[in-house]
Amino acid sequence: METKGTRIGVVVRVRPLLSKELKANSLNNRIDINLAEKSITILSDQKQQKRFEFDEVFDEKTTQEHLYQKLKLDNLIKKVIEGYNATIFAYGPTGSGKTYTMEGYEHDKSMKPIIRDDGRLGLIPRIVKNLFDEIKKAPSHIEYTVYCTYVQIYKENIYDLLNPAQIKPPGLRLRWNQQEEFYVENLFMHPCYSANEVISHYNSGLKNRIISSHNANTSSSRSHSLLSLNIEAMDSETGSILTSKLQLVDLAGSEKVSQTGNEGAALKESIEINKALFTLRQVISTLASMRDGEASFVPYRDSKLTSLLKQSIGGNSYCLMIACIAPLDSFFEDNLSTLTYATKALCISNEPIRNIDPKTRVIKELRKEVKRLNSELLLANQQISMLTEIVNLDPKEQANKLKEVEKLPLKAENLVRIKMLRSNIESMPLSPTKLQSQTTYSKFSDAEFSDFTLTPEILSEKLYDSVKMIRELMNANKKLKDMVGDLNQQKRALEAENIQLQNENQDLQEKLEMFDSLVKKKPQDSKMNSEIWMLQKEREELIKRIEFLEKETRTQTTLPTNNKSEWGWKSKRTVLRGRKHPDTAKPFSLVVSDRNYEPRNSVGRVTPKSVYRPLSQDFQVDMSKQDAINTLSQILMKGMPY
Ligand SMILES: Nc1ncnc2c1ncn2[C@@H]1O[C@H](COP(=O)(O)OP(=O)(O)OP(=O)(O)O)[C@@H](O)[C@H]1O
Repeated sequence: METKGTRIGVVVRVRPLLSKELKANSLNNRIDINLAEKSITILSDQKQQKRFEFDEVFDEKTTQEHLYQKLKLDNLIKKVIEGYNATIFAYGPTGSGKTYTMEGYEHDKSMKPIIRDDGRLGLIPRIVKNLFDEIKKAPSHIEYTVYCTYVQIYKENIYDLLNPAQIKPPGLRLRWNQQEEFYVENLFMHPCYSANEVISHYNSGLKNRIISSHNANTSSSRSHSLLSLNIEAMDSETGSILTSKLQLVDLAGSEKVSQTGNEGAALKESIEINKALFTLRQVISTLASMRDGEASFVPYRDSKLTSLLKQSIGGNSYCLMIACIAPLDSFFEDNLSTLTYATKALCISNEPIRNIDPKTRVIKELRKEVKRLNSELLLANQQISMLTEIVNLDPKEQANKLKEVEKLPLKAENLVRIKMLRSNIESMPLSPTKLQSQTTYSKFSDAEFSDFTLTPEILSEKLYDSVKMIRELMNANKKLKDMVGDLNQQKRALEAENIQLQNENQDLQEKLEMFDSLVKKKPQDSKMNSEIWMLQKEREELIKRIEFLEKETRTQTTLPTNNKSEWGWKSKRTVLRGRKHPDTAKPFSLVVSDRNYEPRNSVGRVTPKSVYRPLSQDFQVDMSKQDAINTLSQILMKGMPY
């Protein structure tokens, strides 16, 4: 489908009756599709008709291949490669065919997708394949990388389907960037260089999607899923970088409790799904009712889903909405609501913009300016050389030559001057022999004639005029050259800065990759990591211990000597006492004193923060004074012996 201008494209697909519905003879008389008119008419209980028109309507016979071709998604892919963002999202009630349309895989009894490359393949695998086919056609100096991310929003939490560590609560955080866009923090972005790589990430992510069974759908998506293909195109010739994003969104379906039969946890799930879709509908309604240029509050922030779709709906992307409906009469209300909001979406305008890196844009503009000035310069040179030639010609040839100059794309003021010069030359009298044969000559009075006589004065005046003009042109030429020089200089500076930034980026990228690989290695090397950790701990303790020892060595020098008078000890025997801290079992104090434990006679009191072994109880050891000092030194050096 051609995206018309900037309006959101809206198509409707009606799925066929499923075999179980056929078996149950489910009623399906309320939908009338007119493919030629691209319209759908639905009939209410009271036999009231409501007709809707869309960009395209697809009936139950539409195959996946036909849908892809008819939507002309190759054109959209080309836009993405040119640097525009685009979003395709499937919307509709539960069981209406959204996942079938976007993904197309069958599911086994355990709800896991059965991945087969057959006619059932949905839009996502087809788009991925064609995107890479298109990339292959690009010139060899443009290198493309497609970064793939895949998230699901389940009960207002965002999970990274491509990161097994992030598929459980609390999920990832939503952030706001400088381009006024929401983005998911810490999301795994997988660089891919082929369609198979993207598909294999997508398939592995699909297995993490939350799917369950209820009355309306045996494999119902319980989350909104967003597959993003972030395309980066690096031009090695110009150094420019172009980025764009293609978002492929499969929404969870709106659910009527009466239809799903959900209870308990499943009912809560339904309520959460409906809440996010309610916000989406509000966003659509607000945008649809806004007049051109009118500002209005759009409640994007009210749900994670609408936050992430901000640029897609009413923003800077191309956008295609595929509204899915089921043919059953029992879906009447849901179908009516889906068609109503799809119609509203038809009124929403987007403003797709090309995402050129700002530096690239400046370089491009400068290049354009240089090109323009160069062509002006070329023209000016041409004019100058023609005018220089003219000076030596006779008047008739001068006039002819000036006619040629007039045909050049001249500036208005120069054209006027050249025309004046030519008319002056043309109105000059011809040489005497020719003049006599001119009848017009007699029209001039003597006075007039004297004005046009080709006197040396007149000639020199005309020559002076021409030379003056040539000078002016040469001056203008010089100015142009200077400007070209300046612009070239600016361009070179910007290019150099660009290269430097790219190098820095590369460095950072390499560091990040190194870090990533270390992080990835962690599980295998956990033994090694824990050893490293232990060694680091040991090292820290050693440092602490050294510090302590240094400090304590200083204290030691103040330890009393074996000098009785200084100590005032009555006995030669001493006691080493250790007091345990009442709460922490760390030694509280170590004292060497006389037997009577007179604090004033203590050798020294140590309150060791870093005495290493815990003390299970107070202790007291009798020993000689020398032994006590030695033991205390031992404790300070090696730790507690008790
Ligand atoms: N065009 C189709 N042709 C054949 N079968 C279809 C088509 N569309 C849907 N189906 C089948 O209908 C059932 C419901 O479709 P699907 O799971 O895609 O619905 P859904 O809208 O994604 O539902 P939910 O919102 O609950 O996830 C599936 O069994 C699917 O295979």
